[in-house]
Amino acid sequence: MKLKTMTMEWTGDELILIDQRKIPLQEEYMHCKTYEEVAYAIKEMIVRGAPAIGASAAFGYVLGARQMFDKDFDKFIENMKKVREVLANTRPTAVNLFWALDRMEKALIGFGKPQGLLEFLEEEALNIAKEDIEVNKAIGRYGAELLKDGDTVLTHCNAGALATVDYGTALGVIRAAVEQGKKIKVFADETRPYLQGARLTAWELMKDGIDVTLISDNMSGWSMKLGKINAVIVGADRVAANGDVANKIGTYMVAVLAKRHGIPFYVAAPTSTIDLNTKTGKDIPIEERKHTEVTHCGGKQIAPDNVKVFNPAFDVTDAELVTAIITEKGVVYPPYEKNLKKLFEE
Ligand SMILES: CSC[C@@H](O)[C@@H](O)C(=O)COP(=O)(O)O
Repeated sequence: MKLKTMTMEWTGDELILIDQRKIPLQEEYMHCKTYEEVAYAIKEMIVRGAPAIGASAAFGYVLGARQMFDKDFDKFIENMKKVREVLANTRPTAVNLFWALDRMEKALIGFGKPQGLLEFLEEEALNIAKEDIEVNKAIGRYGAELLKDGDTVLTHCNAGALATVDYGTALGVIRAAVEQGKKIKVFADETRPYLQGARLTAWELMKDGIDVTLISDNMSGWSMKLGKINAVIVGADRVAANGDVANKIGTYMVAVLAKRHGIPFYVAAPTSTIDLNTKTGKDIPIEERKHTEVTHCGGKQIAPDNVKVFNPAFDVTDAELVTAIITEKGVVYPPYEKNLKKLFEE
């Protein structure tokens, strides 16, 4: 049972991840043979992006099950708690990580016996990965309806094939519109400090022959004022029950600017990113990352030694700034509290 995309490959024995820290200058791969290695890859952002993190964790869970297998089912369940904990303690904001681990744990417990369980868990991880691709294509189909021929879309961070198993969420919408024959241009902001926009989005779109222009983060407002942007589409790491959206740091700033210029601000996200157990954005844990991400750029120090640093990896965009949330089940408009709930009831 195998799967191979640009972002990840499951060979049946190992998870191979393209090292996203090295793109676009090098294409290197990490071969993960243990759950600890998968946890390391997530923490160090060798793999990143909410759905890609979730699918990787599911394969990590399979590797962990093989490492920790015990014929005594109760003992095995106990061993797997450790595996879950290590994988869960990697990145706190993207809810897809916990969603995927919950789904794997449910599969494990529901199976009820050790015979055949390892194969069943592998199948479940593959289902998670394959479904992600289908889900992104559905998001793309719904989202493409919101774009007109000739539109220029601003995107932030990388919510593309690299952030998912394949195709992407925000970039999936752009891909689908282009596949429909619409001429769509993309402005990608660089997304300091980790530069997902400059390094990953620009690389990925150029590979696909999609027209992309790179701007630095502080150019988005001016680009809007000049009338160069028709819509903003971003991904999400967690959408709270009230429609508040956690996404890459800087998303909030772009949303405020879009509002100021009357430009629609869309969030493209699978239902696995919507967390009805998190009431509002205030309840979303925001990861803080190491200071060197801010004091250094491309490995070079750009700030004085010992300067104080604040480095939140995500921010929360208030629901009132979000024009619509594009999911695989359709486009959701405000009031989000009611309409997101409805999405899960259908
Ligand atoms: C489809 S990916 C959506 C989000 O995960 C993406 O926009 C993002 O914020 C990624 O953050 P990262 O820190 O690179 O994992």
